[in-house]
Amino acid sequence: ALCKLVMDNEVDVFYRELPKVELHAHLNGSVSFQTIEKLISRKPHLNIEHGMTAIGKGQRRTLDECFQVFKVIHQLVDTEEDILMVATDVIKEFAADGVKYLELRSTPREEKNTGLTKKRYIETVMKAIQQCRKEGVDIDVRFLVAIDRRNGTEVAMETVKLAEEFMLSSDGLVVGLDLSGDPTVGHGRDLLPALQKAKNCGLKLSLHLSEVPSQLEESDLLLNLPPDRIGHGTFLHPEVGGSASLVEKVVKNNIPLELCLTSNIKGQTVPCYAQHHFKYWYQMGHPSVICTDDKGVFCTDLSQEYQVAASTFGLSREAVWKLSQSAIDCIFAPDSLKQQLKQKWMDLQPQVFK
Ligand SMILES: CNc1ncnc2c1ncn2[C@@H]1O[C@H](COP(=O)(O)O)[C@@H](O)[C@H]1O
Ligand SMILES: [Zn+2]
Repeated sequence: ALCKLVMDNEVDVFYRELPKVELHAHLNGSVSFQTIEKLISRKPHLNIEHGMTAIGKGQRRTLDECFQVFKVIHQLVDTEEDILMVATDVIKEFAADGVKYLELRSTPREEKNTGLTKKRYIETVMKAIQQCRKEGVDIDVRFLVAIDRRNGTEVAMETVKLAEEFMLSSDGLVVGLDLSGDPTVGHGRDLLPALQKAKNCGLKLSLHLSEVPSQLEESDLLLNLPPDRIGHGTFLHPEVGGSASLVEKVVKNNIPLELCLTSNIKGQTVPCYAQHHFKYWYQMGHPSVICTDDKGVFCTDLSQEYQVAASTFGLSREAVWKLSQSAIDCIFAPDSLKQQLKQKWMDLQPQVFK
């Protein structure tokens, strides 16, 4: 019981009704079972089964195996129609889970076979966001263009240019840049010029940092930018092989952490919920935001992640409320939207605590 790997599926209505902010969600990792079924029926010749696209209850994989899963999903999502459907479904699912503000991130892909270009990729996600808005789906969505570190310096620079173009033309929908991909591939040093350029042109930066051990040098370099938010940061603190100076940089610059509990358990970078680094940062009073990472692949949702954090670390409902409310301060959208969201939280409070 002290070292839980599996959490109850039953999510209390309090966590469902709790208004939430999701800041760390990879589009293709967030595709639900239902949407995967639709994709599989569109492409039966690929012979993909659902077991290949998700990591079920109680299952764990190496991080490397997780990245194989993304390759399978990418095969299923390779046309504009697929992206439109996937993005629309994912946005509506987050809304149905009580997420009021969502920052989606995705790596623009070019697919020679279907004629998909990186530009059309992003345009299609924008279209999904606009369509959901038109339909009155109760959620504000913004987008981060992702760099897959695997692809190196040149692609990173191209991606920044693309992100900048969209930041200027997307009516505020593209707000930033994400650095993700297999953390064991490539080195952050080669991506610094691209990231610096992104920062200079006003894109907000969310970087996957110290997701695996022994990346002190890379984390130190990237923290000097500094980024606007950190994804995971699992191995930053000294107790797990990080260092006091890394922690100091994070604290000094007040850089919020995006923490994804189930993702880290299922990807085996954290041994069990009770040992998740949420505890370290939350106890310190450092801005810590609960996120899902890949709700489809890891078979979770944001309500479940809040409940897991609360039950593991003994958080009261008031503390959980404060946790979701504090996430508003960490969003990349402008202050005017922050104020609107804070108002929304106040309006919803009596209903959630009824
Ligand atoms: C589990 N921890 C993780 N660590 C690092 N990068 C991850 C990730 N989970 C997902 N991604 C990144 O997101 C891509 C899939 O979504 P998109 O095709 O971009 O929408 C993956 O290929 C990887 O680059
Ligand atoms: Zn991630």
